[in-house]
Amino acid sequence: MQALLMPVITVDGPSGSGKGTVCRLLAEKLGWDVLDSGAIYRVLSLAALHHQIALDNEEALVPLAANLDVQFLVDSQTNAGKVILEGEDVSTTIRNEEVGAAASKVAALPRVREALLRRQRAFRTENGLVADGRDMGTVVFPDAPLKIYLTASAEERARRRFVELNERGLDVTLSGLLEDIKARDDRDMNRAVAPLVPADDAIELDTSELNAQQVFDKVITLIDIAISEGKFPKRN
Ligand SMILES: Nc1ncnc2c1ncn2[C@@H]1O[C@H](COP(=O)(O)OP(=O)(O)O)[C@@H](O)[C@H]1O
Ligand SMILES: Nc1ccn([C@H]2C[C@H](O)[C@@H](COP(=O)(O)OP(=O)(O)O)O2)c(=O)n1
Repeated sequence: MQALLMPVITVDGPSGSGKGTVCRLLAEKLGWDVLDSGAIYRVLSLAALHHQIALDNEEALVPLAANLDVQFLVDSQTNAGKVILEGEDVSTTIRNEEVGAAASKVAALPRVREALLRRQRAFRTENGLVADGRDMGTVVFPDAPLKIYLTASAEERARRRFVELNERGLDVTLSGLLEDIKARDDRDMNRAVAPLVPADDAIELDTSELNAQQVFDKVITLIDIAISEGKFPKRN
């Protein structure tokens, strides 16, 4: 019954597979909330940097994670998401590739993940939730009635990041980004706790040859199938 009251769609996958994009589009279409779990790990790694805590110092990172002073706001005029760490707007900074790499390091520590679990689960309300991450379907919301696992070739994912970061005026190279992506895949997929793997009941979608709209359309079809199977309340 709980799943019907508070439906969750989980979207997991590696960096650049298009999770954030499809989650935003879905949340907009369904009027649901979004959990960007990667942003929490990104913010934690930034807080570690600010407090001069090493990224492998689990002892010091656990209380930092448990007490993380972060707010996820939505600008009522532009509808854009805003991330505030200890009073400072870090929305842009957390999207840098170095912060992504640092996030992947703190995310490998089991007790840090444990300390962030409750915070992530609290995003689930009667409003409905689209949850974006690496372990949304396997660990955080194992009872979600619909689980999507997005993939794309490392080359395509690096190309997407290259376009994105170039547009932001950042000085990056395609080969450097490909290396970063492969290192991050390796760390995220091979860690001991909550590694990046599809949940047994996840539906895998290779987005290499699809644009964002096509990915969105495919997921909407999956939602409609789930609705027809009685896993979700009817959408408007
Ligand atoms: N299907 C797609 N085809 C091409 N580019 C995409 C697609 N989905 C997302 N993008 C773009 O690729 C980049 C990475 O997408 P994003 O949604 O941030 O991925 P993730 O959250 O999985 O890291 C963004 O610049 C986004 O606009
Ligand atoms: N649920 C999650 C989300 C992110 N992480 C870690 C692993 C990822 O490399 C980093 C950054 O995640 P994020 O989703 O923001 O990264 P991408 O946008 O996919 O590049 O955080 C995680 O371990 N578990």
